Amino acid sequence: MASRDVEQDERGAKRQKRQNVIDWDTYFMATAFLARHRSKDPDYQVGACIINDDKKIVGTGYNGFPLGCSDDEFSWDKRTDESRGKHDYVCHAEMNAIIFRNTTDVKGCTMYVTLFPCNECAKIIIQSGIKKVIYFSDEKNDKPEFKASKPMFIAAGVDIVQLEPKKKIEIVFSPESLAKVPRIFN
Ligand SMILES: O=c1ccn([C@H]2C[C@H](O)[C@@H](COP(=O)(O)O)O2)c(=O)[nH]1
Ligand SMILES: [Zn+2]
Repeated sequence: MASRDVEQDERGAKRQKRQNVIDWDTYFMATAFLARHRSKDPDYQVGACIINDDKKIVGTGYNGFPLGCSDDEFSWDKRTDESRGKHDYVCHAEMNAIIFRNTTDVKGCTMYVTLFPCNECAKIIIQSGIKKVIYFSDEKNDKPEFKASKPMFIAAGVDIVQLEPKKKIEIVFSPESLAKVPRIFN
């Protein structure tokens, strides 16, 4: 065992530190996955997380209606032949993460997003100066509004990488765990 794997507790006893911590990519993608739990879209939820060069989170977002546009007034109806339904109103996760950033700008940052961005988001990502997009799924890539994203990202020099998940992430957070937060043993 390497000496750097051993830490001392307050009493001086040597304890082996946890080895199996999640890597940064998993951590930030999991943050994007958590953000999507805030979405009220009944059909599809997207989450995004932006980080800077220091690996600090500078913005998160999920798909939802604009500020002041209540879900009680505006409908989450799907697109029909007559109407674009929710698509007239919904702000995409990527846009919300960029607009609600907690820094002056997101130049040079990386965005983690649960779904490969649509063409409208691709445009906003490019204009914001984000330099890398790490996405989880590209399950909607056969839809027309997703086809232009890749060529635009390539032309603009934005790296696009699909995350290769290393392990299943489950977060235990329940009323039962109030009394004792479950320890992570692996
Ligand atoms: O880049 C994207 C693309 C889509 N979204 C949001 C917009 C909608 O709320 C859902 C997709 O709904 P469907 O009924 O599956 O079309 O996802 C996004 O946030 N970012
Ligand atoms: Zn979009």
